[in-house]
Formats: sequence, C-alpha cells, structure tokens
Amino acid sequence: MSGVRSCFLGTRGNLLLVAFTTVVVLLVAQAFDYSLLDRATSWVIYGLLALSMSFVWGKLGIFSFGQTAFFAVSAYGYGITVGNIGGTAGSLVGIVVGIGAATLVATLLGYCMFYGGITDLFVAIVTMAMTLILGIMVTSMSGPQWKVGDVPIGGYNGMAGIRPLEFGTEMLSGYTLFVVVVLVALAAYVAIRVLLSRPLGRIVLATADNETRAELLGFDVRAYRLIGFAIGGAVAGVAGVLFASWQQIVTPDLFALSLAGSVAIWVLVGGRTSLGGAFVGAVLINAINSYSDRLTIGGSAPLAGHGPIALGVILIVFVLVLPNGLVPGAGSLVKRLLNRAGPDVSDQPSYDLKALPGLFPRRTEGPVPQLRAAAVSKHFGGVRAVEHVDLSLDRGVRSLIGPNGAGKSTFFAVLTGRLAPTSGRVHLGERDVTRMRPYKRARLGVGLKMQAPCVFPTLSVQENIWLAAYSADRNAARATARSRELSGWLGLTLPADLAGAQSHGTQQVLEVMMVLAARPGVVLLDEPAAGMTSNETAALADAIRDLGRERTVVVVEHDMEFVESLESDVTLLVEGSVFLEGSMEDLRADQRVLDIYLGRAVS
Ligand SMILES: Nc1ncnc2c1ncn2[C@@H]1O[C@H](COP(=O)(O)OP(=O)(O)OP(=O)(O)O)[C@@H](O)[C@H]1O
Repeated sequence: MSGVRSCFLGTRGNLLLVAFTTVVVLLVAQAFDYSLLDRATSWVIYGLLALSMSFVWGKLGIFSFGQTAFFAVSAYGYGITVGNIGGTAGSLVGIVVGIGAATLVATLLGYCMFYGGITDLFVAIVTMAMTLILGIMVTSMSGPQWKVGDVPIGGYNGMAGIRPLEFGTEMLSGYTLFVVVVLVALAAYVAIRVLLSRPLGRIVLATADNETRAELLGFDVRAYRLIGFAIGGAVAGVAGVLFASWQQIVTPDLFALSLAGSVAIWVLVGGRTSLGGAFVGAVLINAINSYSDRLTIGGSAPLAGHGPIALGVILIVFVLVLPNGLVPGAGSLVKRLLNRAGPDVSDQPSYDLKALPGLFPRRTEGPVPQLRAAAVSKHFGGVRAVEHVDLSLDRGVRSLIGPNGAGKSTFFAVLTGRLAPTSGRVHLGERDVTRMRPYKRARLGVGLKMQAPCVFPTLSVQENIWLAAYSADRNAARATARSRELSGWLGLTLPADLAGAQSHGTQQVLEVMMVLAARPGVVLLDEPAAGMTSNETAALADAIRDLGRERTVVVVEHDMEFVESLESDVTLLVEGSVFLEGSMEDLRADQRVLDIYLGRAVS
C-alpha cells in the first residue's frame, strides 16, 4: 500500500521550505568552482528524474523500474532536434519534441500495460524490458545510414556534439544553466504538488490507495493510472532535455540497467512517498559517489570506480535501518519529538445511525432501475459459488441470507461487475450490464459496501468522503462542502484522522456514508452491522428501512435479529442457489431452514 502522506509541516510549510532551500542553494552555488557547479547541475537533473519515479512509484503505486527510458528518449529527441534546427527555435522545438516523445512513449506503454491488465511486479518487468530493448535498438543504430536529418544516432558511441539550450545569444552553461535547472526542478516539484491537491490528483492518489474502492465509486482506475503514468513520463522527459543540454552527448548507457537501478535507489534512500526525498536521495548519493571517486589516500584513489558497491551497501543499510527513507524518517522523528502523535482511536465512538438517511438529500435522479440477475452462475474451478440464480431487485429493502460460503458476497461481486459470471446475465433496467466494468455500473447508480471495510486507508476521513461526493456530480466545491459536513458528523475532520486508523465500526459507518454520498439508486450492503454496538445496529436497521423508501437496498447479514428488524423480504441462498424466498415468518416456519442453520443435511 502506498503512503500518500509525507509531510509534517503541511503544504504551505513544505512549499516555503522548498522555496527557502532553493534560494539558499542558488546563493551557495555562487561560491562553487566550475567543476562543482557542473556536477551539482547533474545531481539536480538526476533529482528531477528521481522525482518522476517518486511520483509514479510513491504516489501512484506503480513501480516503473524503466523510468529512465522516458528520460533517454527525451534526451535523444532533444539532441536530434537541435542538431537539425539551430538557435532559439531549435531549443524550443527540442524541448517540445523531447518531452513530447517521452510522454508519448509513456502513454503508449501505459495504455498497453493498464488496459492489458498488467499490474504490480509485472509493470516493473515490462518497463525494464522496454528500456533494455530500446537500448539495444539504439546501440545497433551505428552505421551512417542511421541518421535523422543531419544527425547520426551514433550507435554504441552515442550522439555527440549536442547543442545546449540557447535563448537569444546565450547558450546555457555554468551558473546560468545551474539556475535554470534548479528553477525547473522547483517548478516541477510544485506543479506535482498542486496537481495532487486538485481533483485529478486526489483521484490518482485514491486509485493507488484502494483500487477497488476507487472503481466502486465510479472512477476508471485504468484511465487515471494512465494519466498519472504519462505525467511521470513527461517529468522524466523534462529531465532528459536538461541532461542532453548539460552533457552535450547522449549514449545508450541511459537505457542501461545500472542507471534504472540507481534511480530506484535514490528514490528509496530519499523516501519514495516523499517527492522532496527524490532530490535528497539523488543529490546525496551522487555527491557521495563523486567525492568517493576523488578521494585519494597516499596518491591512489581506493574508491574510484567502486560506486556500484557503495550503492549496494547504502541500499542494504536503508532497507534494514530506515525502510521509509530519509525524508519520511526525519518527519516521523520530528513528529515524535514534538509529540504530535496521531489521534487515539482505541475508544469506539458511538453514532446515532438513525439520523443517517437525513444526512443524504432525497434522490432526484428519477425512478430506481430494477437490478435483475437471470440464471447467474459463478464457478471458481470446481467450486460452484453461485448457481443459476434468478433474482429481481426492486425499490425497497431485501435481505440476502445464507450460511457461510453460500455465495452471497460472490453474488454481490457479480452484480457490481467485480467478477464476471460464468454464465447468465445481469440487467440494470433495460440495459444488459453483464460485461460492464464496475466503474460504469457505479456511474449508473450501483453502490457496494464490501464485507470487510473498504475505504482509502491512508487518506483522511474527510478526503474519503470528498472522493465519494465528487464521484456523484464531479463538482469539487460541493464535494468539499459535503465532506466537511459529513466528516463533522463523524467528528473526524482533521487531516490526521486517517480512515485506516479508525476502529472497525467507524470504518463501516464511513464506508456506508461514502456509498450513500455517491448517490446510488441501488445500495448493496455486505454485513453492514458487523463491528457495531447493539444500539448502533438497531439504529442502522431504522436507517436502512428509511433508505429503502426511495432506493433498492440489499443487505447481506448473518445477524438474524438485525434481519428481522429490517422487516424486509428475505432470500435464502444455500450452496450458491436460491433455496427460499419470503418473509422472515415464512422462513422461520420452514423446518428445512432451521436444519440448514443448524448444519443438518437437507434433502
Ligand atoms: N476468489 C475465489 N476463488 C475461489 N473460491 C472462491 C473465491 N471467492 C469465493 N470463493 C468460494 O466461493 C464460495 C462462496 O463464497 P462467498 O464468499 O461468496 O460466500 P458468502 O456467502 O459470502 O460467505 P460468508 O457469509 O462467509 O461471507 C465459498 O466456497 C468460497 O470459498
């Protein structure tokens, strides 16, 4: 799970700190000699590359091991462009071509991966494989026939003589280049932070935090991943342009495993959940490498060329001692020193759940469409979890009961699109939604509260509700007002009130509120009373009855007292099939039902 919080100073404090650090760096750099200035410029460029990986890995939860491919593609794109078009125009076009090429490659690769269902470790493997393949291709382009316009690709030897960025009569070099690089890095950092505070960024963070909940709220996780990945590619592209301009030669080494691994280590050392940590890690490790190379003892340089060994040692130390990296580690330390511990959640707060429906305005979306399962089956290999279920769900409350393993949760998963049925159809009103993805069904008004609490754990309670409210009508101002109001009702309005840190019961209530804030017509509640006090359970039953007046509410429960208090029709599932339908009295009067619940065989 990716942690999406990194700061102990708050956004404004962090930005002030960054601005202050930038001014100090620029002032101090005036005293650097040429050699140090030159090296420091490269460290900041590497920091920018690390920032792109930190964003993709730490914030989006996508381990893009081959992030350097976008950096290298951009560097080559810039080099080719400025070799063909000179002057300021060439620089400007080179910037666009370099960043554009990196973004395009990231978009194409991201599309293939995310829409092709590739996740987790396989993303790392695919991105790395693509980087190595590009490297092999570029290495093989060594003959004179391999040129673009007037610029030879250069094969193994690389593309030499790249013109630096130039504006007017000035070619960027020395202190001016350093200033530009630092300001661009600062701008990229601030832009990413601003993006993350906007609706798009919040949703991107949410998809990393809990993909299932994001999808159930109607967000197309694949699309948001792709957007985030493309932005990460663009930032790596910015670094690539600066690198080509600074080094004035690019070689296939930019596609090598060693650089890709180094970037991952910079990010790990700085702290992958901290954007600022990317710069700290990159600058620190490159500075250590640089000085260890130059260290002389008795006329010889014992550490020269042993950078990889030093990197390996640093990595092992960090994984063992400071697994979250330097910046988050320092943040926790300061927090501890200031004694700013998180809120105490050991006490289970009590909520007047009877008031719950009153918090959600009446539906204005028109009549609730009927949700209908027609001969639905879902098999897992030989396990027939759901078998030929026909069920029509109309406005009002319906209870779905059955012993453990009867197929209730699996049936919900088929209704919401989380699982495709083995056979049968699912209809929502007139529409056949059998093959429709969960986010689309959510947009059509199907909401699900899962059996185990399914919220965005590393986001605050208020942010959780904001995302749900925003999913209803995509209005940020309204979502902010709703999230303040509803989190106020829960008494959890602080940024430090993380959803994942709340008690089980509070998370249950929060999840129900999120489902309702998304304004669904069909509300599926899987064991909503679990973890609640008896008073809350009774109040929840009142609330559900109330919600059923204008919505379709289906409740899966084991607590028969609770089911009885819902005064609803009951459907009994046994071994995946509908065994009986009727009122609670009907079921109680049936000896076979008693036998099922007492575990006795039923013919
Ligand atoms: N992903 C899966 N892979 C294989 N078998 C599964 C999977 N999900 C569920 N099952 C099996 O399908 C059957 C139905 O499970 P399901 O969780 O739907 O039952 P349930 O009625 O919700 O049970 P409970 O009341 O205990 O939550 C069980 O035998 C379960 O082991």
